[in-house]
Amino acid sequence: MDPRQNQIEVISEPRQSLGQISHLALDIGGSLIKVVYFSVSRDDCTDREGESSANDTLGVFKGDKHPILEGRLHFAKFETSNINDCLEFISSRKLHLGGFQHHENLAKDKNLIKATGGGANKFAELFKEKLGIDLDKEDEMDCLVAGATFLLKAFHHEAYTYMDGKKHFVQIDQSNLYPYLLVNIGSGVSMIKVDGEDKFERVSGTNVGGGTFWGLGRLLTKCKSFDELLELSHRGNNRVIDMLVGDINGGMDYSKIGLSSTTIASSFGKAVSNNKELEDYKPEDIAQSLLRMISYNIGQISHLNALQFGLKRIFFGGFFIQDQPHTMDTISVAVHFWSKGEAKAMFLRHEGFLGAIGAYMSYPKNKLAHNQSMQIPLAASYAADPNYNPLNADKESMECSVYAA
Ligand SMILES: Nc1ncnc2c1ncn2[C@@H]1O[C@H](COP(=O)(O)OP(=O)(O)OP(=O)(O)O)[C@@H](O)[C@H]1O
Ligand SMILES: CC(C)(CO)[C@@H](O)C(=O)NCCC(=O)O
Repeated sequence: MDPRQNQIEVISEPRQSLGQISHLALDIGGSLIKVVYFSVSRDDCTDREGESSANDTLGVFKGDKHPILEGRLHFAKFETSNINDCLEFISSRKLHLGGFQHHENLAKDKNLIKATGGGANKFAELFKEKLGIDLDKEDEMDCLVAGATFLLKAFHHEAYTYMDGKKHFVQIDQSNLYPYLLVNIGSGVSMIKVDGEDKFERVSGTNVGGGTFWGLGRLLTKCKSFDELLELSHRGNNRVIDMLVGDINGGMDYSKIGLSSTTIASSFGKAVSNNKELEDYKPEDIAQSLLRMISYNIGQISHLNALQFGLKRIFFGGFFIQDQPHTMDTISVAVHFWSKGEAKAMFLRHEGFLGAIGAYMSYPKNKLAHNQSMQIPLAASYAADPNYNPLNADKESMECSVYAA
């Protein structure tokens, strides 16, 4: 049997044969493991003899625009409960050779792989035992912020607003990026006020997050996978279960306090009033009510934090979002409604990979990738393909060039 058969989703099937792999980084969360690695398609350093040396990659190319390396950043994810699939994926592609070597002493070299998320502690022994690698743990909040900041700075089309079913990509002025609120919706939710590159504080969080949606949703609908639950929610009608303002108010708006008749007055509120049992409701209606309840709640708490700290921009990440129209719509409406249009909810194209990208960015400068002849100077800047069109592009991998800093 193909050991990768049960892999839930490899969203980084390379489009071309993999070149040298440099630097693998992991974010091992409560629900999902995120994997990021870079494959080189053109390595100019090695082509230009005499111009580079093993210890001096920075500043090799005099021109501002000449990339040192060209390749792709690849992204993949696995359910944490199926961690063996992830180990098999890494092993079969030899990705674990893309860390860096730490010379403790001559007899005992360590192959270190950058990793973040709670699982970097929990599964350290397993990675050592199965792949012979040591996880070099990076703080989760540091990585989330580093990943978000990198994406917002490196890509013109990373952040977008979502309103009336449409994405609108937002150009972020690099000199005006801070401050912002980063809301990462994973199993649980972290809210981080970011004031500068290394200046941030986790100001809040909530335990009602993506894990709550998936956990409650599974129990209430009996569905077998997260994607099935999402699919159900698309087909549902939350008004069957949610009590709307109009249900309470004889079909009318409550204009005096700014509530339209279609506003949800009480999530799941109808379920108490009409003598129905769980099985009398359609799973799709339950799924949609649940999704709206949790998304709205997170949007509202985010707004309150943004208000408290005077922040106008809120970036949402984490795999709960997963590009889902209802999720993004509900969060956007909540932020817009409660802030009276003052604050903006924005979403990130690589929403679930912030931590893994941050871990990737944390490799030390000028360390040789294991088994490789080239170096990636991680102080260097990464840039996207200039022809990159976010509406056509996929999220599985992205063209990436590395420039001298
Ligand atoms: N295939 C999937 N299986 C399980 N959950 C999924 C899946 N796809 C998306 N999700 C959603 O994404 C959430 C996990 O998101 P993410 O990977 O960002 O967090 P995490 O790192 O696992 O959590 P934490 O940071 O709290 O440890 C789940 O709780 C669920 O709502
Ligand atoms: C515990 C983490 C940070 C995951 O490591 C995340 O699941 C989270 O932010 N949970 C919310 C915890 C709280 O602040 O209530």
